[in-house]
Amino acid sequence: MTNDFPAAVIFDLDGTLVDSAFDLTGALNFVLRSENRPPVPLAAVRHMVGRGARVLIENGMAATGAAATEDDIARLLPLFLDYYSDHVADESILFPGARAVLLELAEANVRLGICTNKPISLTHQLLRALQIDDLFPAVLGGDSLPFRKPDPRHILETLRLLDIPATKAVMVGDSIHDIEAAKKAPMLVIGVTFGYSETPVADLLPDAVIDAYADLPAALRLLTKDRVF
Ligand SMILES: O=C(O)COP(=O)(O)O
Ligand SMILES: [Mg+2]
Repeated sequence: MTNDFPAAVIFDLDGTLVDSAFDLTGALNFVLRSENRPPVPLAAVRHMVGRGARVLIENGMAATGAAATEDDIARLLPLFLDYYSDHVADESILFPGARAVLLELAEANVRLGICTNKPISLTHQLLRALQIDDLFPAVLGGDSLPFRKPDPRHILETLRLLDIPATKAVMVGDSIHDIEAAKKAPMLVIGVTFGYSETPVADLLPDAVIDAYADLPAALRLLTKDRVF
């Protein structure tokens, strides 16, 4: 079937498809409380998301006192994962319009993948809770491989599972790690402005920027129209 979309679109998860900051904040603050640390506000946690659970805890500890030691991480990471696993979709929702666009792309036979630094078991749990797990034939988490974003191989391996080359695919993400990884792949990348990046996403120089999911189909078409897919 011919269409004017790329053959595959790879999505980041936290801050791109799913607004998960509230539940991540709850889990981080649960862990900080266990260490007698003060809580970190949601606005600050948003900018700590994107490098996986371990880095989130490291950032949360650094923001509330002494930096975490390896022993701290060994103790706190399982605590975080356990708590978050019980609350992974309490308040987490798809960003507005995401479901409709995913269905439109799937309907057009675009192959869809998830490449996230979130641990893979939590990723599957969240995708199931949001009832979008069936839409993604390829899902790789932050602990699926020995490397992760911003390492481009994380995205390239996701594409390999879809059997689509990077030249025929577009990455969609909210953070510097997504954009860096895509550029190194190299492949086209769209930045979303509604995610968790501290730096305005346009300053990270993605190939296109969208403010809402309603704009994604047009952005994909525009980016790919000069390429032979
Ligand atoms: O930091 C995380 O846990 C995951 O972040 P990502 O889905 O934006 O890669
Ligand atoms: Mg993200």
